[in-house]
Amino acid sequence: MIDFLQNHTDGDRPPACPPLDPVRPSDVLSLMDSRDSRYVAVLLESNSSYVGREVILDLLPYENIVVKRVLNTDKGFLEKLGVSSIPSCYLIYPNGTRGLINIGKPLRSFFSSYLKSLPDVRKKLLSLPEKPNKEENPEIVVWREFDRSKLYTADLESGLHYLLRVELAAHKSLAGAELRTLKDFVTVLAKLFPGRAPVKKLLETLQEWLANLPLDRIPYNAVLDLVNNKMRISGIFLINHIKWVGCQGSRPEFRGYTCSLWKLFHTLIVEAGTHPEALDGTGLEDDPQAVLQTIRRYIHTFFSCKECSEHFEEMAKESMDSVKTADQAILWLWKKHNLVNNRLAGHLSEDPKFPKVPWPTPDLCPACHEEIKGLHSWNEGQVLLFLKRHYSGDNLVDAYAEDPGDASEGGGPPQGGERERGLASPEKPQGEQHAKSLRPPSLLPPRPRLPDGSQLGLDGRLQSASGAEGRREAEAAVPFLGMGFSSLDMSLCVVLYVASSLFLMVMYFFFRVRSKRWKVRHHRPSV
Ligand SMILES: Cc1cc2nc3c(=O)[nH]c(=O)nc-3n(C[C@H](O)[C@H](O)[C@H](O)COP(=O)(O)OP(=O)(O)OC[C@H]3O[C@@H](n4cnc5c(N)ncnc54)[C@H](O)[C@@H]3O)c2cc1C
Repeated sequence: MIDFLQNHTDGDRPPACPPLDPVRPSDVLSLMDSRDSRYVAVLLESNSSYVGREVILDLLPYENIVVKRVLNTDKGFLEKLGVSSIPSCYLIYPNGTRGLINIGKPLRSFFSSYLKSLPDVRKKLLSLPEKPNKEENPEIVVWREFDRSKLYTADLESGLHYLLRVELAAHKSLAGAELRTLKDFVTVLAKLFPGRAPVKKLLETLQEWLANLPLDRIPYNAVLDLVNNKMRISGIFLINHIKWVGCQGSRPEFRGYTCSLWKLFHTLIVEAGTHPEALDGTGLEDDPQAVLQTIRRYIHTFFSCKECSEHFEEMAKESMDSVKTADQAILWLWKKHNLVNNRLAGHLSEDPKFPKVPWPTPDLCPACHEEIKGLHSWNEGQVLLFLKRHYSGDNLVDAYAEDPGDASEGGGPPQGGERERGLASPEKPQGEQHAKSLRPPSLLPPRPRLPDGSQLGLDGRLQSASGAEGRREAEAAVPFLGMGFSSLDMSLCVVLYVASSLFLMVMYFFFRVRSKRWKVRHHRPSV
């Protein structure tokens, strides 16, 4: 294609065809002196190399960056830039700083991926919404520094909090297929969630309670009571507000819950692959598709982004049945996630600070990327190893995670998203935060409040289903008579009361009939 484009004579060149010819070293030197508001990437390469032209074409749909190529004919120039091998990429930043970029392998995919991941480099859009003026938008989002190669406990726990207290709350009561899906999903969580002990204990308690329920319909409030630890079972804790770290967005409407959900799904599927014995005795063992299918049913039944669940269902229908091993299940989810990334690149929901590029990027996993005959290809063996490392419990970092302290009293009703959204005092002292989350339910405000649009990542779409209705549901979940009885406890009391009255009546009639018969037999005149 490059040859074809370059062989065009100037007269009939397509109007949007980018200049692919090399520039002169002197042009680059003058670029260094003149400030450009964009990044300028200069690929230094030999005459026969296509890398520079390929990277120019790769970056063509992106804005805030221009790519140029220079041939390695002027040795003095190469020395001046510090180039010791070619191809190399010299980057001039918008603020004037410059230098050679450091990448794992000098391949087209590595250069392109690096450049696409630069802050503010994003796909061109036909129209961009106006960025809200900071003065009009008083939200101050406190940025938490994090390492992209790590998983954060705070993200997984915030995601679980949102899933259990907000997303599920859209379902007033659960029965039939919905209840079965919830039971299986909670079983998968209880057995495979690699996080902290108090959270695992909460999930295990929820799972045992669901598994032993004699009812075929349960009110959501009963689930909420358990998640809020109304019974004060010791050692149980789940934070009751959102705190994104690796899932932070540069603006409140970006990333957040959906990001944490992806991370949770990858973590569960990797854990199932690396610790298959964890599912023994659950009915989900020995089936390589079991966890994937459970995730699929969760997305189909409960995920509050309906558009997302439809897309996911299409992908599942197409190829989930072809998964035959636990490793294939891990790779299936990875591939489909990349398909979603690809579809959403340049979409309005894309956070410019976290552009959607094929993942893992070359800086995270150089061995995952290869080139075959000049075309990028994945080394799936390496990708699998990487996924197993990245999504393992050992890669979980507790930085920023709330201290469960005395877990017996933790995890009360949600406290709203004030701290996350910086609406109140953005960074309260640690002690104060803990005191708030560890207060016993009786001291908490009487009407629990769910977070308002707590960084859902998909704007209004996620809020639509679970937002208002969910909030109403959760608000209804106040203890009966202020004594800590849940609605399920009360219904069980009524059932027991009726059952014992019936039993007493049956016993009464039984003994009456028996005593009558006895009297008749003893008063009968003997023959
Ligand atoms: C099941 C599902 C379906 C969705 N479908 C849609 C949709 O149809 N339309 C829509 O607008 N939004 C959809 N979303 C939301 C969308 O995928 C993103 O979650 C959202 O745009 C936020 O993106 P993000 O930058 O946080 O990265 P995300 O895509 O959310 O990824 C989160 C993190 O996972 C890691 N990661 C990235 N790619 C991979 C991969 N291939 N394998 C393993 N880990 C990876 C990275 O660390 C990344 O930061 C869906 C979300 C889910 C959970």
